[in-house]
Amino acid sequence: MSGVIATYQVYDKNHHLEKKAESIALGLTVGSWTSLPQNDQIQLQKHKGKVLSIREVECEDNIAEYFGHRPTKGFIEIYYPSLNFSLDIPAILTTVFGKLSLDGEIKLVDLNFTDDILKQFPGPKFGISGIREKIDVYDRPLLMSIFKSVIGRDIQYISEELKKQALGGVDLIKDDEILFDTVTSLTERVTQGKKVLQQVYEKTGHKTLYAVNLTGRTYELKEKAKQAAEAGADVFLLNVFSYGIDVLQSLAEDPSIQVPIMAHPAVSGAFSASPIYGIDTGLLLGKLLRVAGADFSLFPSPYGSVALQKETALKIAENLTVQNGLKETFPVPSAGIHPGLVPSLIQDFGIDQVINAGGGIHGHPDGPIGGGNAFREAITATLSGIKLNEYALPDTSLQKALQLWG
Ligand SMILES: CSCCC(=O)C(=O)COP(=O)(O)O
Ligand SMILES: [Mg+2]
Repeated sequence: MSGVIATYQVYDKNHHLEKKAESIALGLTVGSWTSLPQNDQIQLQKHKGKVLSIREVECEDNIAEYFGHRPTKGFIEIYYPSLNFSLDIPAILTTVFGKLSLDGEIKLVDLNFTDDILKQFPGPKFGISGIREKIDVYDRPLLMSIFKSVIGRDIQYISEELKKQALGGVDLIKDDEILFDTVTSLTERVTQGKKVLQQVYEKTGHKTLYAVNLTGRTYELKEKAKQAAEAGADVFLLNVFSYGIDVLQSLAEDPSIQVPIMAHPAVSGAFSASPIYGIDTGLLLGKLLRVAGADFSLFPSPYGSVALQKETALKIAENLTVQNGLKETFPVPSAGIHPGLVPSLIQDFGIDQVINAGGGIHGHPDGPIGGGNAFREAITATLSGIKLNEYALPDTSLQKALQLWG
């Protein structure tokens, strides 16, 4: 078999999952082929989708209440032969969930590629191991700080903010996803950022990478990325779902852009948040981003301000890191993260993650330097098996953070 296997969750008001499954397998491939002449039927047979399994499960009470009736709920697996599509994500998504995504109560919950198809995709260029080599840190989660409140600020201000964050001991600093090339340009931020981070490195010996937001019109992105790469960009932040996953892939597989890519989940909720419609979050922010070449994937953590269910966040992380022949993508559980959450983050996501905070760094009583220090202390304490409130000495950055956020 060569192709993709799509798993769908359906709520069928007609209570006939077999019929539903067969109509999908036919409808998304050869259409109504049985009324065609024998020769045409034989030709089309090899293109027909195949129903692999149907599993009926109990429909939830709240969903039945929402619909005003109790539909049959089930999971359907369908195999689509690779003969039907070119080897790119737009063709695959259109095949497995094109017009079907508009057709009633159906959600694409998983997509599995046969090995020959998976091999055609680039996966991350650097992956977790490549990023760790760049930073030279192997035995703890990485720490990232997010620029906050720099919209409308000039390069001088941004440089000062960058310096403060780096002095707090973070490994990465990223632009916020809402920072565009209005007052400052991408290349300006890269060039100035490099100077500042080099100064901090000479002073402290601590290496920090800067993830700049790669933005603008789709067809300008490659040229902008190449220029920024020549200027020495460390990492690109990309709002993948504002553009399309294939844009990520075309940047990731370009050999002239040797820069890791950090995928931001902005806009992805529009595709994935519904329990009934759209594309599963673990598939979208986990499997597909990795296949297309993201080195980092940001997603809402289970505990912060924009929370995902724990099971969903763990599924994303699993899809980003499970052995599948591609390099691993760094999970970055985010949003509302503060030092007091570090023990839960490490317990749930292990050391191969990036702990990422904006407000939890900048809102520290001692500013971003104190914020970074507090996180670093929390990481050290947790990895040493010591409870944060036992580790935090009076008047330290960690103690001040715990007093503020718990
Ligand atoms: C929803 S995941 C992306 C997190 C993000 O972009 C962000 O700015 C989080 O900021 P916070 O102040 O909540 O750490
Ligand atoms: Mg943000």
